[in-house]
Amino acid sequence: MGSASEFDPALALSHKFPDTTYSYTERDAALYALSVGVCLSDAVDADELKYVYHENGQESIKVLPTFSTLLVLRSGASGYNLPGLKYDPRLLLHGQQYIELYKPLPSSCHIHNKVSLAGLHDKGKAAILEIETKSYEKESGDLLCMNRTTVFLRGSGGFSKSSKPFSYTNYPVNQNPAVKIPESKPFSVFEDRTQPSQALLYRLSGDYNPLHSDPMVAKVAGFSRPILHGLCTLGFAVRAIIKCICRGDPDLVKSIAGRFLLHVYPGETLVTEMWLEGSRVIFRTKVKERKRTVLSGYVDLRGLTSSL
Ligand SMILES: CCCCCCCCCCCCC/C=C/C(=O)SCCNC(=O)CCNC(=O)[C@H](O)C(C)(C)COP(=O)(O)OP(=O)(O)OC[C@H]1O[C@@H](n2cnc3c(N)ncnc32)[C@H](O)[C@@H]1OP(=O)(O)O
Repeated sequence: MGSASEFDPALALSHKFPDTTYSYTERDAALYALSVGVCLSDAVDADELKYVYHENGQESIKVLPTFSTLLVLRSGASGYNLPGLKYDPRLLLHGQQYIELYKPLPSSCHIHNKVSLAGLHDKGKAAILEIETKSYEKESGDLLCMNRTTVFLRGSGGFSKSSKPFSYTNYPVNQNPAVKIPESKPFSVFEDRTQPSQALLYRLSGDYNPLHSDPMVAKVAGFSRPILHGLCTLGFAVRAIIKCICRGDPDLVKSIAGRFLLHVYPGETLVTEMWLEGSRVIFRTKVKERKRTVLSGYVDLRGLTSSL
């Protein structure tokens, strides 16, 4: 477990991350789509078949905006061993995800990633680390998307050298995924039952953390059984928003912010409530069986017409 003597924030902040690469094909995009519930309850769903099949002779499949979260996975190879930060990887939880999308994701692509440390905070009982990845299409050099991944390192706080807790951020406060949920009735509500094997399917997209598959690892981390990847829950929630508010058009999604509030067990039912505030959709996802909120955040949309 991390302790004050094992944390050197100055060393961590001065670290230069190496660039990384990632390549994917249509098969990867389709597998991902299935793993976040596409066509789960209706194999010919008119809004969703396009993510897994060349419907009506379409040239390529459409790619869900949350697929962008996979592009950063290779960044972890060096990120998990950041100089100046020693922590117990078994206690790591995904805390938040912030995504900006600049272009629709192609159905296959070679990616070049630029990685940096965007935040580091001492929360006493935990350390919070924010890794930013900008993903460029190799061929054109175009910036496709930016992901900011927040990891919550339980048991690794208390490293501040002064009485004021250490806190460093290099991005605007308005990109914080923590949101206030309106008290009014939601504009739309969507329910999806995850499969007991959901995490086993999702991990095939590249996040092989045993917390999501190994009962012993899950117990050490404090859970009765393996839990669902936070990004899988986020994928379900954003899919619900695309279905209910974007009329099935994934290209309307401009940015996504989510805070993981509680773990989800595969097999549980996710109920996503949505509120429209201008071009922003505020959302909250609850687990129906336990009546607990597990995720909240917002999705900013481009070109939303007023006829909703
Ligand atoms: C070292 C290098 C790493 C690099 C990694 C880069 C590569 C990218 C790979 C990333 C993949 C990570 C692996 C994936 C793992 C998972 O998917 S885990 C499953 C999904 N996540 C969860 O299930 C977590 C659910 N959330 C919780 O269980 C809890 O919210 C919590 C995170 C344990 C925190 O709860 P609690 O301890 O009760 O916190 P509080 O007392 O309420 O708050 C303390 C302060 O922390 C702030 N905070 C709270 N929650 C979060 C959060 N989710 N994200 C960020 N910050 C959070 C909170 O605001 C408090 O701060 P102050 O207000 O300043 O006091």
